[in-house]
Amino acid sequence: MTEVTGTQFLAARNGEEATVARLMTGVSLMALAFLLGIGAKAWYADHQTHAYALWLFAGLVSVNLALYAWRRDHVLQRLGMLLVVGLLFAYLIASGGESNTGPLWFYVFPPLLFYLTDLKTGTALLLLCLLFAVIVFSFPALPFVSGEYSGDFKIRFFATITFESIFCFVLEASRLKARNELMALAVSHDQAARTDELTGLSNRRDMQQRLGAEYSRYQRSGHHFSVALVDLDLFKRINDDYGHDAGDAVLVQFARRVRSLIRQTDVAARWGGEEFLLLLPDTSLLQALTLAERLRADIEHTEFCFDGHRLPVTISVGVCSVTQADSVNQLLRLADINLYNAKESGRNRLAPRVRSRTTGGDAPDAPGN
Ligand SMILES: Nc1nc2c(ncn2[C@@H]2O[C@H](COP(=O)(O)OP(=O)(O)OP(=O)(O)O)[C@@H](O)[C@H]2O)c(=O)[nH]1
Repeated sequence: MTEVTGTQFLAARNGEEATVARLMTGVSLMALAFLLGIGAKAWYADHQTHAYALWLFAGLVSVNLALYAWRRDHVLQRLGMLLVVGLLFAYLIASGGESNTGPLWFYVFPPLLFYLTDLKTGTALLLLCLLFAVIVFSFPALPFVSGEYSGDFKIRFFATITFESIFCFVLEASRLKARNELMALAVSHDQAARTDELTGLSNRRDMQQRLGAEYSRYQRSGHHFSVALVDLDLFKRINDDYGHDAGDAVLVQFARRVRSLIRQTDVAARWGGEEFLLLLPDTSLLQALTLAERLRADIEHTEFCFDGHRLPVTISVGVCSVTQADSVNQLLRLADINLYNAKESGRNRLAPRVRSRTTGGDAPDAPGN
């Protein structure tokens, strides 16, 4: 289940990355249009240097767009965007842009910054940019500073940008919190839909999906697998003699024993009432029979108690390897036939019985057969 959860988180993350990448492409195209347009306006207004600077930034945005189209690297795209936008705003604040209105574009920065980075990095970068603005405003004589701002403008600029930054921070923090809660909820819902409530094992639906996936893997790469269909013997009697709660307790304890005996790559599912299905990847028929025998013997010797009563619990198992079947359905049908045979020959045993090459006898099988 942990594996499933991890995969789901990864899928959701990838989906989110793709959305951000699409948005970034849109924003870049818009920025490109603005830079080219405002650059042209500056050119006609006889601000050639400013026009060249804006077209240079338009060039950088285009390079970033082209790089993303070529490499499809989300991280590189974000870094490129942040670098270009950061430099552009630094230029606009230092030069004042046209008529000293350059710093007004800075209001675009906080939401973009928080959206593209995490809260900590966003705050750090924002503070760095504000520090740059403080330096520009405080030392207008510096060689790279040509913007001229009044005292009133500086105070209002800092007051409004501080308010905007705080709002952006709070909004982004709550967006992230809501998004994480939603993701956790979606994962837990999905997990619940794949889990048997009583035993905590996979349910039939989940097992069917896993069987399909394992069968495709077998067809693709020849990795064989086996299944073991396990049925608790005379379970009705336990319910009738000790009550339904006792039956439930047996199912829960049985599931715990199964979990402790199988490999981590194996999957155990509650297939129906008192029937369980084990999916055993990379396991031959003989290996599956060995595991089934270990489980059978373990259950026979485990004390199942309820309300002070010792409950008689044994299992019968039908085993089948994928190499014997042409489809998942046939595999399950054969396992079911084997389970039926195990029941018919007296319960508390496995089927099929296989001949041991060394002894010439049947192995593995239940004792006393
Ligand atoms: N307590 C409990 N009983 C269940 C649950 N699901 C199915 N059962 C019971 O399991 C019993 C299965 O009985 P049968 O199908 O007759 O099989 P059996 O008594 O195990 O006999 P064999 O399979 O032939 O060994 C029925 O009485 C069901 O009511 C469950 O979730 N909890």
